[in-house]
Amino acid sequence: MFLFHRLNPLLQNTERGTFRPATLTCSDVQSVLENLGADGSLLKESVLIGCSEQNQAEFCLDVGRLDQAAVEEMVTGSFVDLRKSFFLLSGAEAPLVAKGQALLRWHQTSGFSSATGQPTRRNQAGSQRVCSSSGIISYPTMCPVVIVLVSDGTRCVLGRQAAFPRGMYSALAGFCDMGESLEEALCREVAEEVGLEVLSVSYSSSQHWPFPHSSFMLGCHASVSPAHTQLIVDRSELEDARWFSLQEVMSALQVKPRRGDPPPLWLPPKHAIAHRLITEWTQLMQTVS
Ligand SMILES: NC(=O)C1=CN([C@@H]2O[C@H](COP(=O)(O)OP(=O)(O)OC[C@H]3O[C@@H](n4cnc5c(N)ncnc54)[C@H](O)[C@@H]3O)[C@@H](O)[C@H]2O)C=CC1
Ligand SMILES: [Mg+2]
Repeated sequence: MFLFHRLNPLLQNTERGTFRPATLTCSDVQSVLENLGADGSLLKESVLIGCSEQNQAEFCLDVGRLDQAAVEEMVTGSFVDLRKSFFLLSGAEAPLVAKGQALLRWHQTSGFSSATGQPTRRNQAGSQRVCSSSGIISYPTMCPVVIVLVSDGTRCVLGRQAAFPRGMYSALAGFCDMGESLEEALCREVAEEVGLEVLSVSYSSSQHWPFPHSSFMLGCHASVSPAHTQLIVDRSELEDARWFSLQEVMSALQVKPRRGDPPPLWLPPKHAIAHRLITEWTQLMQTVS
């Protein structure tokens, strides 16, 4: 079972100095609850998130009602902000932690039906909620977001929002509006955010992303004409956007996150689809050069 405290996952140090999410057995969690004088029924709030390769059911539980420091001491770990966790987790568990947090958040904010205003009840697995008066079933939702790496054939566009960690740039992204196709949303976002006209689009891959409230990220590559590359950056959305050369991007991919002064350019963590798009682009550029 993965534990969260107010939606922050519990991480533990490994012997190799890396981090992994703490995975506790059901009886481990039960003894934490007993030791802290908590009601054992809290366990019923756990949500099914998957099945391990050893065919073990995997759950997550938010223990936000317990004292954070007391739980951390008992299980020898720390509850870490999810964005920060993504820079610390190296293993394959990051998507599972993201899924767990997204489902827990959904339950925490879906206690009442938006149609009737009446309380909702969850099913046993935690995959849906039912309105107590109308019987209407609601399911967790994701917002479609297009994310795109724009290239002019030799360089790519990366942008940064003011809220990003210092020095970090990423691919352009934006929410799909109601009624839009993926391609329409992509062309609109690129035009709005950096003033470029997209000539062609190719789909790469997708991922669930827990921010800001569960996005379904649709990752694409796009090309623009090398004759029309002037950027007009929408400063209300982006603090900065620039063209970067293959060499600059390749060097940034080698940068390891560390404390102290950030390097001039660093990129989203490996688990982020932006990282995948950027890596794919460097591979493509190396094969054509
Ligand atoms: N996994 C990854 O590699 C990356 C993921 N992202 C995610 O993509 C998301 C979208 O990118 P942005 O540039 O912020 O989008 P954006 O360019 O559409 O701008 C955000 C604004 O769109 C509006 N908006 C429209 N529909 C919305 C909705 N359903 N939910 C929230 N706001 C909505 C709000 O006014 C919001 O301030 C981000 O929240 C971020 O978490 C962004 C970059 C990399
Ligand atoms: Mg955007």
